[in-house]
Amino acid sequence: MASSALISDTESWKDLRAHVEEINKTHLRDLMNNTNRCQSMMLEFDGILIDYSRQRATLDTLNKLFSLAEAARVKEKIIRMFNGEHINSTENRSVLHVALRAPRDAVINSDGKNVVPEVWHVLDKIRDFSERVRSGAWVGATGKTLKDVVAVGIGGSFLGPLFVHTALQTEAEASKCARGRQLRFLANVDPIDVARNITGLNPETTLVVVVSKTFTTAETMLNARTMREWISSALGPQAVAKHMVAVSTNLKLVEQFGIDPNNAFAFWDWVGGRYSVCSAVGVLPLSLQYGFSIVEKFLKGASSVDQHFLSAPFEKNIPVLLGLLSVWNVSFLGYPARAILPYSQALEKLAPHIQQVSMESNGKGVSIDGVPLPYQTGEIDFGEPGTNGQHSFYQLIHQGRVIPCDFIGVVKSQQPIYLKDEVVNNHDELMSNFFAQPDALAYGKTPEQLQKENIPEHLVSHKTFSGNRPSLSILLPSLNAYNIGQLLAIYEHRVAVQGFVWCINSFDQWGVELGKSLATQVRKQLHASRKKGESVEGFNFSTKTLITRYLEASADVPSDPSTLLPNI
Ligand SMILES: O=P(O)(O)OC[C@H]1O[C@](O)(CO)[C@@H](O)[C@@H]1O
Repeated sequence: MASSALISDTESWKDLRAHVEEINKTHLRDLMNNTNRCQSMMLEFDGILIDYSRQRATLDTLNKLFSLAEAARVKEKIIRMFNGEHINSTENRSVLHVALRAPRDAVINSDGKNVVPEVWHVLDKIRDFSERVRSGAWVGATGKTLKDVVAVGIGGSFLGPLFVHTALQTEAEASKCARGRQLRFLANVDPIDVARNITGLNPETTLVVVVSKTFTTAETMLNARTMREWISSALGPQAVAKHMVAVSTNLKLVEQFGIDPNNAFAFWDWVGGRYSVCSAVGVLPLSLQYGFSIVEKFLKGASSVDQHFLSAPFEKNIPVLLGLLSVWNVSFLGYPARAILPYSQALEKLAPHIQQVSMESNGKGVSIDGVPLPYQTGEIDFGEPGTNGQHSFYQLIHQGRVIPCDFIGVVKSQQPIYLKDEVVNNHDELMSNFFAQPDALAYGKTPEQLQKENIPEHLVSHKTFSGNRPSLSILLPSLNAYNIGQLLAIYEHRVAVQGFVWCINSFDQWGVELGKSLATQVRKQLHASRKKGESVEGFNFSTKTLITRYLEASADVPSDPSTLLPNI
């Protein structure tokens, strides 16, 4: 395929289009009867079992998808990514989040320079700093140990760390490594989020970590200034040096903000925001909370999947297979959404994180060469832990729209509970649902079955389940830091594979810019109206009316700072 041609013009794409008709003739319940097919749709790697037999696909479909991957030069793109080529062409950058978790002796080049030593330099600095804070060798301005951390950041500087933090909690409870410590995340510029984060914290024992790749994100910088005010009004401006540190690629702005550059933890422009959890963005706050060694285990899990992704043949390559099947679901079967359904409360923040990884990466309208696409890319990702979701939106998934589902289960619970008189233990109860739901979706229930059960005729159509609804089952051995790293890397690379096939740039995010620049215009207007009484100008009728109403109705809100910052 020539670099400017569209993937949809290739024979492989057309072949898959034609193949849909054949797949439409077969119900999933019939495909599930073919044990050989099901057997070959199970894949095991490093303790993880993947079952994709409930995809609406045959072995023939897979072969056609492999041809598509070849036409899209997926292998070549993966290698180019690992080689540090500037595959993020619109920003002229390498895409090297894999270097963040590479072993110390690995060699990964960006612009002719091995970046691994720099990565480990920062990791060593984090190990040292977090140990000093946790041991009490680094204390706050009044000599007290810093036991609480507020990480200020948004988007990729928030969602990944929040996901891993939430997932690690149970393992950490068992080892007591987070005893007496708290990690909070301040993301929203909504003052309510500020107030909630500050509530119950003492500035004397709090460390604020400002996390921003650019150090220009409006919300993060306002929240950072608010936290600086919270610290300095309680402990004096000199306390900022002991109570605020930063993670950024822009160390110049960190210094201008007033944070000692020695207390700044760098990362690099070859790390995309949504791919940055394995950089200091995640590693620093998580090491402060749990200690570096547990976070290192998480990095090792991700690295194991990186090597698998780079080297496994496509038929045995988890991210490649899952990425191709997602393309099949979106571009050929026409399913626009994907549900991420972990049967694990510890994974409750997986879906919000993957939502950004996937939707910010693959929600694009043009090819990497700037050509408008005649096909849709990306999917609408959402999800909740099971079984909670079953009592919320599964109705639609079972009888309404078809939404391919990712079911994620864990073999061993870290928090087993056994009640004497129960039929099954609590984890078995949870997992009973994990095993049942994919079959309910695949097989459905026919009117004939219902009639045999003597269901009244007027209810038969209501109680019928069409089935034929695809899903994927991912079974993790446990939910330790290593497995969490594996899971993260599987999703990151799966998203990349989708983008490689769709021939888009999955590593830029121009779509977030327009709203930001319009907000700048509104911000100026709010300032001019409040401070100088200027009328609202330069907006369409609708926006002008809304802004005017907002200004008029909020004119009585007090503006004395000391009355508005909580807990000082
Ligand atoms: O880390 P930063 O530079 O503050 O950016 C935060 C987030 O903002 C975005 O640029 C989108 O607005 C994300 O890609 C990024 O993760």
